[in-house]
Amino acid sequence: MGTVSRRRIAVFGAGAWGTALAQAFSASHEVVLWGRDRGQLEEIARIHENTRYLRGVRLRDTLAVEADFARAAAQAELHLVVTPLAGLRTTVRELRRLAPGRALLWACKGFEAGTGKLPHEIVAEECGAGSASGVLTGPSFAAEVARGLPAAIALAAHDADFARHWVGVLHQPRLRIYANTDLVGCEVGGAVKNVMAIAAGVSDGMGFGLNARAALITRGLAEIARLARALGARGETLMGLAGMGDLILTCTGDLSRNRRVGLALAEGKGLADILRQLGHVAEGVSTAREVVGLARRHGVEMPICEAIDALLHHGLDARGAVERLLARDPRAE
Ligand SMILES: NC(=O)C1=CN([C@@H]2O[C@H](COP(=O)(O)OP(=O)(O)OC[C@H]3O[C@@H](n4cnc5c(N)ncnc54)[C@H](O)[C@@H]3O)[C@@H](O)[C@H]2O)C=CC1
Ligand SMILES: O=C(CO)COP(=O)(O)O
Repeated sequence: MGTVSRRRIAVFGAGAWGTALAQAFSASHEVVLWGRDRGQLEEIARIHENTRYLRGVRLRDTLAVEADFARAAAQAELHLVVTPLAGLRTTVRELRRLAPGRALLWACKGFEAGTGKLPHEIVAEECGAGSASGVLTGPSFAAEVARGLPAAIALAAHDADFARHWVGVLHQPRLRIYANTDLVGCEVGGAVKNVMAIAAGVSDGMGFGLNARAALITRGLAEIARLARALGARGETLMGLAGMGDLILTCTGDLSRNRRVGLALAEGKGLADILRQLGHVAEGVSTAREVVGLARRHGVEMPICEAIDALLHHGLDARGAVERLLARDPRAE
């Protein structure tokens, strides 16, 4: 791949992942980071660190911050939305109103609370079905990417030319980006692995051991693939970065916030306290509810997600959730 010209990129959302991606892309592009907390942006400009969401990472001097949303939007040819999923709809709506016609990527993972919609469906509703847009997703802990450790992720878009073009612009040796056209598969993989990571945290927290965790990951992948196929995904996508890759990372890595939610649930802590102490979004918590609803509507069996939804939202305790899974009848693999 030859040298690419510097592009103007605006990143919306200054949490852990938005800050990490802004840091990574500012190595070769002009990046401006917008966040809703003006004080936090001032701190980044002053000491080049996001102490609230990405403590200990020295950010590049050339990484600019902008508190004015409209100005950040107007300056850039690529908009990259990295708010929690709950902020995606209003953010892209405002982007389209203030600075239409720019390329759009998002990195949020999950199903919209209340509607069960995937991110690309939200974007299609707000920006039109044929908009120049796609998702960045895959196994990538913010703390590692921000430090320049190697990672590989997918950029998926319906339009193969769009995906190839932005892969060419954004790919770098330490953040390898693979083009994909299966938006549904990539987004379902990224969403449901967060629920599985909560399950893995519960299993590990209860001391069930490595065999149990391997079983959970494997059967979890089968669940994810079933739902993804029912929603129109290609099966092989779930064997790639956005499926198996992200599932393994989040179920086994203690940097995962979703996994940490599971570990704390296994200790008997209450969900509200866990989320308060976490201080970051754990998308699996709201995703679990939406996955269960979608699975029922599409007639897909998802026992692990059902058990985690019951644990998170319907008063079942961790032991009860595990017993429910272990008591299932035998079946063919
Ligand atoms: N942290 C990670 O390693 C990765 C996170 N992601 C995904 O990226 C998304 C964002 O995650 P993080 O940055 O880690 O979350 P975070 O909890 O670290 O930060 C969230 C940020 O978004 C802001 N925010 C919340 N609601 C907002 C809204 N409506 N509009 C604008 N800003 C809003 C918060 O003030 C905060 O700055 C999530 O969907 C997550 O699943 C994806 C890959 C890796
Ligand atoms: O999506 C992630 C890594 O790919 C981050 O996972 P958590 O949100 O569980 O920390």
